[in-house]
Amino acid sequence: MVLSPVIGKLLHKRVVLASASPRRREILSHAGLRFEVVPSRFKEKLDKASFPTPYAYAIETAKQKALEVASRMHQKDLRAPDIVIGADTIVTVGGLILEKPVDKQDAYRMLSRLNGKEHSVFTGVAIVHCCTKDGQLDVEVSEFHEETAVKFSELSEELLWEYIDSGEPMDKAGGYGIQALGGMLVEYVRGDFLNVVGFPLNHFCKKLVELYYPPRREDVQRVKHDSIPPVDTFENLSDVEGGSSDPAQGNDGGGHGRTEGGGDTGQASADRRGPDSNGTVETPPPFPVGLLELIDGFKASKALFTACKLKVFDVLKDEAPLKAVDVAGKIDASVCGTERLLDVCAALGLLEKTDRGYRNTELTDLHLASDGEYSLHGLAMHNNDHFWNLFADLELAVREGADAAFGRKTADPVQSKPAKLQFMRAMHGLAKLTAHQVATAFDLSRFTLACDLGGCTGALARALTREYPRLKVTVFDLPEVIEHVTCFQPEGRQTERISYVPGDFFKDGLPEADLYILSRILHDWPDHKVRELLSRVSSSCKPGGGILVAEMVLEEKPAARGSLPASLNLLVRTQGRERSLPEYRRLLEQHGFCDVQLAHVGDGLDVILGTRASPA
Ligand SMILES: C[S@@+](CC[C@H](N)C(=O)[O-])C[C@H]1O[C@@H](n2cnc3c(N)ncnc32)[C@H](O)[C@@H]1O
Repeated sequence: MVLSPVIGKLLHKRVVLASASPRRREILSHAGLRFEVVPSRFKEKLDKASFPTPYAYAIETAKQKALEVASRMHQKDLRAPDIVIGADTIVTVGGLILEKPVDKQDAYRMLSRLNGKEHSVFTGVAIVHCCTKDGQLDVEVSEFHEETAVKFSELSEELLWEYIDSGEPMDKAGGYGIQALGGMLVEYVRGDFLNVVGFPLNHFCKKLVELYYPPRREDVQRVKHDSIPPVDTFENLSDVEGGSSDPAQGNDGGGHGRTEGGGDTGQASADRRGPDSNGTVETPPPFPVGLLELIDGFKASKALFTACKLKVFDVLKDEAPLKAVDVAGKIDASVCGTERLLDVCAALGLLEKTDRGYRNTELTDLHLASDGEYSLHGLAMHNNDHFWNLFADLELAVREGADAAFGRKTADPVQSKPAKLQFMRAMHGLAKLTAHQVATAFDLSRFTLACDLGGCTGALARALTREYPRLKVTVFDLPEVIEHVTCFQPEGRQTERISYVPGDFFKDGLPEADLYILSRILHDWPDHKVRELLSRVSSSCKPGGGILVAEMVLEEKPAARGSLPASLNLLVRTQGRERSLPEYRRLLEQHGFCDVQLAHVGDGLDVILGTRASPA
């Protein structure tokens, strides 16, 4: 999602960040910018004394970093990126420039200088626009700086050393990182906080507005005349004249032109018109970045799925960067196809690309390699192999409704053994991420024997036994699922307090328990099946016993974005649906449960606890 339209202006360009700083990368990617990372090799050894101000030094360093990357990329590919962004952050105190400490003593010297005082953090930023003419690199540089004042509290020697020993100061300008432990040293910040983190995002966006949306000549004249300050915020782009303002290309072309007039004259977009006898030229509406992202969204998902399927993220896990040709060899694919896929993954922020090759990001290592503890590889594969095809029939499912779509389905592909394992992997990945939250949403310490109905791989059961030392848990699931649970136990270990019982919760007797759990079960079923299941649970549960339901509960306000795809999942795949709290409350109360409480545990999951009432 791109909130600032001016960031959207860069979406169709090849943008490179000439910095290895994970913090800059994070700030820019959170802003919706798509870019590659190519750390600069420029040696930061400019003579500080030769600059009139500290920020002039930071700007020049940023510029040299970006230029080095632009010219290296141009030499290598004979094609430079469209834009290279360079940045340099320095800390100044009492006229002295502090960069990154070289060792612990240096960090101590820096932090002692900052102790109890206010200092300035400057970031110089250079935006290098590149174009290649007759094989020659041509650049235009825009630059700016941002200053933020930061005050440290009076800190004891002990605290300073404790902080230094944490290792955090070593790669940070001034020897501290405000976004992590270093935040505890800071009494106040005056100015842009992100500038202290490493990148002045707000000023960057304003600069882009200046570059991509310069005011119209007539507006400038009128502003001068009326003495009204020019618009300088990037939030209000629809008030700014667009047109052929792209410095790199001169004209946006391809119908991607920008916003219409109006500005502070208060004219609305309704004033847009086509060419008429007065020669008024049609101005296109604002470029709908978010909409285009949605239109193209399936391609991004498919690229991720394909990279998972080809085990790209496994090949790159914990490895030094690999070139496309090496990855292609390892995944047995064409070099040109692999290179394109890797570039797309880099643009989606799933890989880092440097001149040494491609490597996983931390998030990719954690979630997209297939063997990680919190891997979502199985979920991606289940979406690729199962939901992808089902969603191809979405139109039909919408036309016919869930019942017809469900009845028309041929053999459930989830029944084959590999597909069953894949389904379990998908469930396991998700359940591991939410199990602790579900287990702790309410205090369950009064229960001694829980039964997790449809408990699948036992991920929630493990979180429950970890949390409640007295609790035993029976995982109850279909025989073909229980058959494979050992594949999901850490090092094949059985936890003594967890037992696995095969069975069908619609046909077989339910295991004895004082707490019945239904996590992501009820939404799979239509109302009459939910009633049938709840009445079986209700008959097995003694008065005072509990029922714990984990589901995405629909709210009265418009549905949260995350619940929408889930609701369509249910339409194409099952006869089930998501339900609201009043619906769950009614269902539970009708089946003899009282004192129904809800806890939002975040990430689109809610937990409901009810208590079995004594029969009247
Ligand atoms: C959507 S998964 C939820 C898994 C797990 N509870 C969770 O929260 O991740 C549904 C589970 O219910 C199981 N299941 C479906 N029908 C069942 C039935 N009739 N009897 C027992 N288990 C069933 C499936 O095998 C699957 O493990």
